[in-house]
Amino acid sequence: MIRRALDCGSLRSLSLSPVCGVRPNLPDPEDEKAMELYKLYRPERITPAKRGIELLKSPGLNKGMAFSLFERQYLGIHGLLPPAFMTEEQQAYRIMLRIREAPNDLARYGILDALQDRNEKLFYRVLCDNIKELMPIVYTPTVGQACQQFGSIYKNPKGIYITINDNSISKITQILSHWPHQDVKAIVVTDGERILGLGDLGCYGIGIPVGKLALYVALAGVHPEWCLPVLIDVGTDNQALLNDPMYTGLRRNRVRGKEYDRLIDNFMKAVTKRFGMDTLIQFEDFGNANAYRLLDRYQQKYCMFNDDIQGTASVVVAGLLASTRVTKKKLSQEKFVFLGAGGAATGVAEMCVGQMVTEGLTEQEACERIFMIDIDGLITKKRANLSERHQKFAKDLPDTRNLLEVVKTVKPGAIIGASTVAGAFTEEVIREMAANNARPIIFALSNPTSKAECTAEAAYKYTNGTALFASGSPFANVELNGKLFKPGQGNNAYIFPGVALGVVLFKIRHIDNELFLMAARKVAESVTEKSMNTYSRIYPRLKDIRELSIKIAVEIAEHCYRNGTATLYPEPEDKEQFIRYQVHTVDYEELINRSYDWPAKDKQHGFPIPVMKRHSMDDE
Ligand SMILES: NC(=O)c1ccc[n+]([C@@H]2O[C@H](COP(=O)([O-])OP(=O)(O)OC[C@H]3O[C@@H](n4cnc5c(N)ncnc54)[C@H](O)[C@@H]3O)[C@@H](O)[C@H]2O)c1
Ligand SMILES: O=C(O)C[C@H](O)C(=O)O
Ligand SMILES: [Mg+2]
Repeated sequence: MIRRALDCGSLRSLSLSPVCGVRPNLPDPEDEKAMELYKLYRPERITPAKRGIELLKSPGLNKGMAFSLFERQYLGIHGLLPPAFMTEEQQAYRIMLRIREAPNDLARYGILDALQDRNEKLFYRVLCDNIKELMPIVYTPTVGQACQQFGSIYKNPKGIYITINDNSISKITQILSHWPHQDVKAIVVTDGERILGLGDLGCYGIGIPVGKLALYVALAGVHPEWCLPVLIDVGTDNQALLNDPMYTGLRRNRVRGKEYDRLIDNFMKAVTKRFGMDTLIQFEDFGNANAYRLLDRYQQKYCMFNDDIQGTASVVVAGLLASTRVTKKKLSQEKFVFLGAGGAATGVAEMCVGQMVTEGLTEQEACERIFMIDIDGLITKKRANLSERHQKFAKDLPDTRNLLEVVKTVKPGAIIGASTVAGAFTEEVIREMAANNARPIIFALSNPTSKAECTAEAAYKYTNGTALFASGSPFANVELNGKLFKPGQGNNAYIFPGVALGVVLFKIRHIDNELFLMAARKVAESVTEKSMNTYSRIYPRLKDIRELSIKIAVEIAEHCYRNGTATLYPEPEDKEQFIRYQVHTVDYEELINRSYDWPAKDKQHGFPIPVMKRHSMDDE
């Protein structure tokens, strides 16, 4: 079977998607200026200190059967691998066969997880070349299922665990120093309290930072060794997990209050102490009580952002801005009803206000256009104990918990769900939206798929194909009355990789909200007319995110050099070229720095000098 698979004929017949991962962006050797830049910017190749079996067990270096004869002999692994040679393409093909033959998505997650542990380049090669097919496996929605079942599928550690028992700067610094890579530039951290819409998964939440960082690499070319996933374990209030014999975390209820705050404070300090002031810290899937609070506390002091608030705001505003090209109405001319008023919805609402203000409304006029419903119903002026953030959206309307009633009263142009309530956008609600709007905007953002406020099919069907629909989790294409709809994925994955790329490469010290509005505009302008007019899709294709990330990074870098928060000097003149020379590539690299090691080492060790030949199956 495998032999057949490796045959070029069947390679074609399996119709693997065309390679979309990044290839090394080599300059024209004739172009002296470009070559000079390339040499300056491209990280130096250093022959690894590891040899022998240790090398094969290092996922960042291992190439498996793609090691050439020369490398096998030189690096002490000759004979430790089967004698045949494979190209990276052949290895990728073999993995894709296994993935496609696997019984379900969780099994596919397991195959990719094991590959990442074994051979990082190949993992990213496979992921980048098949991003539409595999992003739903390493990321939302399958990552949610993987987190829920983490106790039984756990194999190898990925990332760092810091618990409430490690609550001092020196203990946390010590733990961080156990991480094998010195040059960490970006951390994604969660305390596991609100994993997607699945609630408190405690220590099982580690899958989320791991998945987000896989997208840093696959969708923006951030180097894997710069990335560190962190799980902060303060216990869990999920009784099922506390009773689960396979639970991998602290078996206690969540610590809250001062002790919790002290732990997060110590963590922030220890990170900057260990890895430097400009280490990017992305907060992810914190519970409602902490998400905004911690953002407010740290935004001005550290290089950090909250993805669920700011990344989500950015991607949703991007979708809304793209929609204006179809509806021919500015944001400031629409009314919006949000179902859910947590971190995600409030972040989006605040950024919508920002955009409407740039379009000429006052802040108050903008807030009047936004209606928010949470678990206790419509946020009205009668509500006691409203937070300052919600106060400005409170309305002088009768209290109600009924979304349909609100939609009938307000007649919004858009309904945006971030409530975790599956099916909350009922047939009646969607039909009402269609009755009031030529092109109703319907965003079902809750993740994973099982929590979406409606399906793509429901949105198109009950609006007779007029909906401008997006969802947090991917939905398959829908065919309705002979027309094909390709629903876009309104997921912060369009934003955080590009923002992170810009921040780490240009050493941006401070991440303000403006960067997210800029990213939103970049995403919106990248949606093609064909995408909108033919398929009603208001987001770019997933395989375009990698290029989009570069555009976002350039845009925010220009801005941050202007306001003095970008600290990489000398400032690269051509920022795009600088990025392209710096990013991680999915091609195996030559591991031996021949200019230094060869032939001097060879003479010293007396290795035979093998004749280098092209890898091919002829080597068998
Ligand atoms: N698509 C994306 O990129 C994206 C980004 C962030 C969050 N999300 C998803 O959005 C959801 C919410 O995330 P969050 O960070 O805002 O969580 P959160 O816990 O901060 O907020 C949840 C909100 O939903 C409200 N809610 C709960 N039950 C409700 C009900 N029956 N009726 C009305 N409102 C109800 C709560 O009162 C709260 O305001 C999650 O499913 C998350 O996965 C998606
Ligand atoms: O993780 C995602 O898919 C998006 C978002 O960050 C979420 O929490 O749902
Ligand atoms: Mg999240």
